[in-house]
Amino acid sequence: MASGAIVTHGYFISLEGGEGVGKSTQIRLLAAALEEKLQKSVIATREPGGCSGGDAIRHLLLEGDLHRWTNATEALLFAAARAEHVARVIKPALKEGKWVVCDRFIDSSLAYQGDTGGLTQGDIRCLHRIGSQGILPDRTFLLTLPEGEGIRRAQERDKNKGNRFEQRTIDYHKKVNDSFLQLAAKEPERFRVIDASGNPEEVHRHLLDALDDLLP
Ligand SMILES: Nc1ncnc2c1ncn2[C@@H]1O[C@H](COP(=O)(O)OP(=O)(O)OP(=O)(O)O)[C@@H](O)[C@H]1O
Ligand SMILES: Cc1cn([C@H]2C[C@H](O)[C@@H](COP(=O)(O)O)O2)c(=O)[nH]c1=O
Repeated sequence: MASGAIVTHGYFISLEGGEGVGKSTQIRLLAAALEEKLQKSVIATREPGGCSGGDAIRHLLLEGDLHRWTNATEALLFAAARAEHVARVIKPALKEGKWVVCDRFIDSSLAYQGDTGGLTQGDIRCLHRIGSQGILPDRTFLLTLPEGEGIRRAQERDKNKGNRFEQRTIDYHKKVNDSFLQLAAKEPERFRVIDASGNPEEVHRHLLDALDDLLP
């Protein structure tokens, strides 16, 4: 590389957590704050979705009867949506030196279809290796709330007409939350657990503090 060349590389950040913990709200605040700090555009995206193929699969996954798909089919559909998203949006953006902030990624599959749905972590990671070359975020924020608070907020937001996942039992959501905490404990170098019970601005400040080491 020519001497004096300025290297600007982007980071891949994911936000995880159960239903209604404030991920979408925080993605918006974080992307705006990063654009201001970095003085360049930031890709704010979500899973499932983020590109036309991913959005088409999102409709299949979130709409319709509660028992529309088996857990294995769901795992395959999430992995397929992720493969499209990684190939068409995430990797190209990182290659261009952009930051990517993503609402949910592989850890959601590990928690929902893996630990809670019954597939092994190895099964989910295998699908991720095939579909998305096993790419992992540089930093993952796990947003946490007291038990039941997130789903209560989501139901209020959606007037009790939530997607196929929101309609599942309290016990299901508790297992998902426990799984996220276990995933974070196993990978402390990638995860930061963020208390999401303050107001949106307070939670946003916690996120920025926990990103300080990656910022220029
Ligand atoms: N810090 C907060 N305090 C109180 N309410 C909040 C806070 N952050 C977000 N909300 C509200 O809670 C609801 C859920 O927030 P949001 O949609 O950001 O969560 P989410 O994690 O993206 O949800 P989902 O997992 O269902 O996509 C929204 O109505 C939002 O306005
Ligand atoms: C990526 C991913 C998501 N899910 C579930 C979790 C949520 O209930 C929905 C997505 O809805 P949101 O309002 O956009 O959060 O899908 C999952 O089970 N597995 C996954 O990999």
